[in-house]
Amino acid sequence: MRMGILEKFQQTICEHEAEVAVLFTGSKTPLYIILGLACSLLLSLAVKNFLFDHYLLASLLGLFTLLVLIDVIALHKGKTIPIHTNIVVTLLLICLGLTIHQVDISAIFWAFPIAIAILYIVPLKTAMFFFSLMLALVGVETFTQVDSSTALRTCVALSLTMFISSLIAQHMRRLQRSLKEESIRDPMTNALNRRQLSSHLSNCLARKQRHGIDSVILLLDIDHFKQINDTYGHAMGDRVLKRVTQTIFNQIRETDLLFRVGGEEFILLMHDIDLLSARRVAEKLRLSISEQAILDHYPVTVSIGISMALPHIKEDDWIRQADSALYNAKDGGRNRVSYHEVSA
Ligand SMILES: Nc1nc2c(ncn2[C@@H]2O[C@H](COP(=O)(O)OP(=O)(O)OP(=O)(O)O)[C@@H](O)[C@H]2O)c(=O)[nH]1
Repeated sequence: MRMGILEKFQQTICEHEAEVAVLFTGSKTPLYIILGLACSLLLSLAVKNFLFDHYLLASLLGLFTLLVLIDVIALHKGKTIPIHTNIVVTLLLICLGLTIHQVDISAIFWAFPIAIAILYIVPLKTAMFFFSLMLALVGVETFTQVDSSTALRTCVALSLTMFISSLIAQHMRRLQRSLKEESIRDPMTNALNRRQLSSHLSNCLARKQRHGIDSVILLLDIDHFKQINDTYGHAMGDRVLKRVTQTIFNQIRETDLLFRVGGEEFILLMHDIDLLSARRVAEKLRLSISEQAILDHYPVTVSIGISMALPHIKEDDWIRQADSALYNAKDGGRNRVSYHEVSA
């Protein structure tokens, strides 16, 4: 018996919401700690500079703290940060330059934690730009204020810190990207997993409402898959699943999205396509799967239900319509395509 596609979909949305909540608290805490420490430190430096009559530097440090606080509050509320990170970092470098130049050359040591913090705040390419500025600043100040041997060692040490931390940051970002890719795809078929479905469907429905752009879903189900498993074993069942999805991937456009929504059930989401073209695609997929003779003595076929996005339809109803079209295709003898009729 097939579990209702709608129940599976609703179950997925609940799982997804729970995961997002955990991620939110998990990922923001270290950021708050770093920014909290930085703000307290810079605020006390602002006060100290004010007391020592360095008014410009004190005001810039105060302004920096204020801008960071504005961004942190926006971040905490889940809004886009109002002050661009490039502005914040530029202000920080101006403060560093002024301190080294006007107050104390030993402030050069702050360049090291600042370099590491920059990698956390801005993209790698932008960080490289800020690093060049920092090195130029530190180079000019050290070579004019201390002996050349100390200046050279300071610049080499700072360059090494920047280089090593950039390598680590690059590696971490690559790892993060591949983990994200793994977390959104089903490892066996490489189709997107069910969690990704809701956001893509709601985007399509919004585009239909705002711009009238059509989207269609094809709900595909492998026929008598239980029997395939029972006759040939689970390993062969898995191979059938891979061959079927590979066949689908070979036929669709890059912009089309394939989701695995159940054991042997898939949703193909196609953008910017009318019903007639969607029916042609569905028919082509059905034929290419059935004509492949994936198993020697058993026909592997799929049934397909089609449903178009309507202007005010809800995600659940859109899927429900594809599901009822799929039910008709199964009921009509399987290995066929059926579409949901839009009532006048
Ligand atoms: N090999 C394999 N089997 C799976 C996987 N996920 C689900 N299944 C099996 O898929 C079968 C689905 O069976 P049913 O829902 O009864 O559907 P069906 O036999 O295809 O029948 P119809 O859909 O009515 O044509 C079940 O036996 C599941 O155990 C998987 O990842 N690999």
